[in-house]
Amino acid sequence: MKLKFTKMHGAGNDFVVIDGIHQQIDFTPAQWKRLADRRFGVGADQMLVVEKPQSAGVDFRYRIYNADGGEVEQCGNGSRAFVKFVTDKGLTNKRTIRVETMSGVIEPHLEADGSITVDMGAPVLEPERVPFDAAGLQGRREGDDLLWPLEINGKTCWFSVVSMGNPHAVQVVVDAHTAAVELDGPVIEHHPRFPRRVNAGFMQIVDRRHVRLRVFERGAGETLACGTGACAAVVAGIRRGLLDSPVKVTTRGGELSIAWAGPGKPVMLTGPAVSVFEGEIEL
Ligand SMILES: N[C@@H](CCC[C@H](N)C(=O)O)C(=O)O
Repeated sequence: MKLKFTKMHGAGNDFVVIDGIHQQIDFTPAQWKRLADRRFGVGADQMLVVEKPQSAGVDFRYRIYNADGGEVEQCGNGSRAFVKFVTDKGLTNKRTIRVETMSGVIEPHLEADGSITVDMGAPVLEPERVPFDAAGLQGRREGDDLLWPLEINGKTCWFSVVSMGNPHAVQVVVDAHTAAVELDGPVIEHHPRFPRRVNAGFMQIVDRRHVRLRVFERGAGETLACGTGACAAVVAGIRRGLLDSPVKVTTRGGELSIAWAGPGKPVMLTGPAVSVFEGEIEL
């Protein structure tokens, strides 16, 4: 079949965005993988599909597939691209949209300057719900957070574990530029303590309102930015007593702003969304 798509990005985290309301979308993991392939397909970190809502009180359903072909629960940068897509395509004229995802409803808002702020919901902090298997491990308290030691490539690294609907393991590093993201990222992603694998964040604290962040994403490798990764890192930094909300997050692809008022409160993610080109591909 011929598939129409829009290539988009949010701070360099790139997407193939698909209208699944007017096109029949039922691809195998191998087809998603091909679409994401930077040589044999369009190329993307994630594919995003816009669908009609399945429940009352929401405007759309939004499905997310990683470059490895697996469907996942949440994507922060993708939710901003989603809003730009449905607005540009005339699928809605609302400025605040309620969107159902695999892990619950999120509420993005289109700001007057074109940036988008997304209510990503409250972070999940209980290790077993991330999910993270802490059985038999001795955690170390820091502020309100409990850090967990894992052996990664022969060294002990201390992680905060946070779910933003999808799982994150965040560690503080001295310098994000020189952090061992390529070497340690895959080991953390596949660590047996994370039964659904994990997104691995490497956060450098610049000051109490500014961090540099690199994320080795589950199912996609290192991306230029990760929205849920930024939310998880800032939540971890605030809980550890290292950061104050709101926090500027500098990624390799651009800047995001994250605000969080504390446990039980939603994390607010603000950043850009850009359309790059439109196309059609035979799948
Ligand atoms: N790039 C995303 C996260 C996409 C999903 C992630 N790789 C996972 O598997 O959970 C973001 O901006 O949040």
